[in-house]
Amino acid sequence: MTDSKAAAWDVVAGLARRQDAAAIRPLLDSDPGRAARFGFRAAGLLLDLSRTSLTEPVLAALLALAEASGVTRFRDAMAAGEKVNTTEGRAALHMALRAPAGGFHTGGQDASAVVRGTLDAMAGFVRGVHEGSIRGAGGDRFTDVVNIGIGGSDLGPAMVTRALWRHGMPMRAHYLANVDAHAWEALRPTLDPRRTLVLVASKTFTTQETMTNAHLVRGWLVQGLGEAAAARHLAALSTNLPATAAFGIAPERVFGFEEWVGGRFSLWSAVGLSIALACGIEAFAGLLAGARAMDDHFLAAPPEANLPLLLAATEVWHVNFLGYPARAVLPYDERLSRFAAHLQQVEMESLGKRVTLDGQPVAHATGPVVFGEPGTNAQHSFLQLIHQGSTPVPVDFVLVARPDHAHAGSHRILLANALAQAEALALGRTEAEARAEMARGGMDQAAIDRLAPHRTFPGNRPSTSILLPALTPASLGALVALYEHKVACLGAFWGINPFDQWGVELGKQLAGGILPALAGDTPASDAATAAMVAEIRRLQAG
Ligand SMILES: O=P(O)(O)OC[C@H]1O[C@](O)(CO)[C@@H](O)[C@@H]1O
Repeated sequence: MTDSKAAAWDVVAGLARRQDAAAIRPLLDSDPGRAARFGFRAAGLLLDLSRTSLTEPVLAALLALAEASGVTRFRDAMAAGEKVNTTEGRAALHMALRAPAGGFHTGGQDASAVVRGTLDAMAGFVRGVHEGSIRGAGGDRFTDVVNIGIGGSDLGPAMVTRALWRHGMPMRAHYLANVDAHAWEALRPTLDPRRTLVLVASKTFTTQETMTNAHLVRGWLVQGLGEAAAARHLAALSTNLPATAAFGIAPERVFGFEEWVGGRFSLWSAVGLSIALACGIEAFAGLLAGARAMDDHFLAAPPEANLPLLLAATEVWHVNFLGYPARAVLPYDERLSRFAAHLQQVEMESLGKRVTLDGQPVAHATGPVVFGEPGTNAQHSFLQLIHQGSTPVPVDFVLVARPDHAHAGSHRILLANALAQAEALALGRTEAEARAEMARGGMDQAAIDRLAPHRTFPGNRPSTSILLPALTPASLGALVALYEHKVACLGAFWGINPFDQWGVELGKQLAGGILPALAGDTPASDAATAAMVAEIRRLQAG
């Protein structure tokens, strides 16, 4: 840590040591203007930080820490196409995927021009499929698209399609990720090979799960339609052109992207083809436009009004200075039911790091555990712990003002619950309030004494709320880009590389060695693994 960063860190730490550092209720009780001052807007989104313990001095100290950590410098280096992913020697130019022509350059290449070429090819393909000039081998129109991919080649597109698809849209999309063939066996009977288009989505085109599923599904196409016909039902989304050719996918059916697109940031690239096929190319364009609006804001807004930076600063406050090791993401919108799953990869694969850019152990906590479910379902599962558990878990609420249905009463209940949860977390219920309520209900004193501790809510549990006017391609694009940029800011705050993912490698390598052991060809090298392999083989034999 540089001296200036250490000094800025100490200032925040000093504020965090104050006895009331984590208090939220007194801030809300004493300051009616707080919501207005801690509400920030960009790209049509409202970010409400008022239900945190941030105060103006704390926020100022966090922004000074951001400055000392080089957050905006890192942002600008990323936008300039510098190789900010230092361990892989790559740029991180996902912003180029949604940029206007000429917007981004890297290594002497006009990145946005490359992107435009792919987008045009995708649009032509999508139009052909929707209009029927591109059909199955037997002349049938395609009604279903299966995206075979995992991680970033699955989670982003699956989340977006789930959010934006409505009945009457051009195609049904299905996502096959898990190498567990139960997933394929559950999907297979719902599909007719004559009308099914299969996308193999893999940046590397070597991922074991994806390639295993791709061969399974290709076999199904061949069985149903014949060897020659299968190619008419296949397309690839990948950077690895030799491998897609070896798999038998014609070059005009390969939609590429560049190595500077990280897997978890790739839904805006050719990896988003299933979104465009299912929801329409206009929806995909709207998604990109929304993300671009957030990019423009991120690149231009001053730190004190910069939503991604403010969200990152809030996380630093919670993780590093108040010691909260997890965060829950609760979209109060069923259509966003895969949003937390997507964020888990975007955030935890990016920020789950224990060494700094120069390989030194970090001296503080980094990425928190991220988990979530849509509300109100979450209220009936894990929110108990968030209200009364021993450690506060900050919550991100995502609210949508206008639904796409006509059931105004249901939507009011949904929003009332979201707002109530945020209020309950922040304000809690004191023991005196709990006692008074029980007394009003006619409970006897002994019961009140016994139950009072259980019915007390500590409050002062932080949450942020993000309000979308409606769930549209543009608002969703802006929302996802907000979190992507938050992650980049946190990488800089913590001095770690948010764009690599070496932690996933070891397990992959070991699985390669265990495969022959499971087949009985070689012994497993680890004793615990060997014992489990022996037991599995005994059960399989019996
Ligand atoms: O698109 P690919 O190359 O198949 O990779 C899939 C996923 O695997 C990972 O490399 C991690 O295992 C992710 O980062 C990536 O999104």
